[in-house]
Amino acid sequence: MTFRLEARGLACERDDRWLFRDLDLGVGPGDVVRIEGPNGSGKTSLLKLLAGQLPLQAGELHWNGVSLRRARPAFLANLLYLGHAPGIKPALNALENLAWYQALHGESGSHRARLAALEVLGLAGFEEVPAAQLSAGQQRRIALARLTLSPRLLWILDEPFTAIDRQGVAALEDALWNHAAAGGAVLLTTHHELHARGALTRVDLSKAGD
Ligand SMILES: Nc1ncnc2c1ncn2[C@@H]1O[C@H](COP(=O)(O)OP(=O)(O)OP(=O)(O)O)[C@@H](O)[C@H]1O
Repeated sequence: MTFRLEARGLACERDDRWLFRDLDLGVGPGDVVRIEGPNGSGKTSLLKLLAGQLPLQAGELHWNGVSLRRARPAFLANLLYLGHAPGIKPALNALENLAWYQALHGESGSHRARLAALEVLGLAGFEEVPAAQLSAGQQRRIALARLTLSPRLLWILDEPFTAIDRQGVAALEDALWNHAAAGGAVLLTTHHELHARGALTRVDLSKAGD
C-alpha cells in the first residue's frame, strides 16, 4: 500500500528560542529517516509534532495529500509511535501490557500472537511478571514487542535502542530495515550508530534553529 507523510514549514519554539524553523520532510514506503542533532536540539519535539502529539506552531502536515486536520483518523490508524519513555503500565505484566495497548488502539490480537511477540523480543519466561519488576531493558522490550504485533505502516520511534543490549540492538536494526524493505517507513531518533542497509535519510537539527 502506498502512503506518504509530508511536513512543510514546521517550526518549534521553546523558551523564546527556535529549535527549528522552515523544516520540510517527507516519508513514504521504504524510507528510513533519522532525525539527528545534539541533546536539546528538538528531535523529540519534532517526532511529537510529526506524530500529532504536539499542536503545530507553524507549517502543515499532510497524510496522502490531505491535511492532517482532516486525515487524522486515517493517519493514526497507520501510525505506531513509541515515545522516549517505554509507555508501559508498571502494574501490568508483559502480556497484559500488550493486550492493553492493542485494546487502546482498537487492534484485535490473540494471546498466542502476544506470546510469540514476547518470545521474539527475548522475554520468554517473563510474560507474567509485573513490568515494575523487570529491568529497564526488559521494559523497553515490551514496548518494542508492539512492532512485531502491529501491522502499521509508519513507525515513529524516539530513541528505541535505549537500555537495549547488543543482541537486542542487532535484532531491532533488522526489524527496522525489514519493515522498510516490506514497504513500511521508519522515522527515528537515536544516539546509537545505525548501520544503513538501505537508503537512510538524515535530517540534521543542529543548525535548524536560532
Ligand atoms: N514540554 C516542554 N515545555 C517547554 N520546553 C520543553 C518541553 N519539552 C522540551 N522542551 C525544551 O525543548 C528543547 C528540546 O527538547 P527535545 O526533547 O525535543 O530535544 P532532543 O533533541 O530530543 O534532546 P535529547 O537528545 O536530549 O533527547 C529542550 O531545551 C527542552 O528543555
